[in-house]
Amino acid sequence: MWTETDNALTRTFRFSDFKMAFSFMSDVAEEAEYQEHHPWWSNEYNVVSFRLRTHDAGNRVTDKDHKLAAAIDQLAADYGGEEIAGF
Ligand SMILES: C[C@H](O)[C@H](O)[C@H]1CNC2=NC(N)=NC(=O)C2=N1
Repeated sequence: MWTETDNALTRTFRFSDFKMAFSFMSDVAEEAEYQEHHPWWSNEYNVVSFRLRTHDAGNRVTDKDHKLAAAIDQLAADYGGEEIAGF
């Protein structure tokens, strides 16, 4: 599940390989544009980490972050992503 750490929702996923991770990221990018809400994220090979917070609300967690997190979870499942211990 997502954990709230330092005023952000955080979660890390591992995929089967880099291509799957990057395809997942491409779909997340499209969803972020659609929601007009964008993640801080990092990627190393098949691992993608997220930190979600709302800049317009003073860099704290809002419903917009929870909405994007739900979409990320669905996309991660679509790409066979598994949660791993992140930050
Ligand atoms: C105009 C544009 O939609 C806004 O600046 C959006 C862009 N993406 C965003 N992403 C995040 N994480 N927080 C915001 O407040 C935010 N604002």
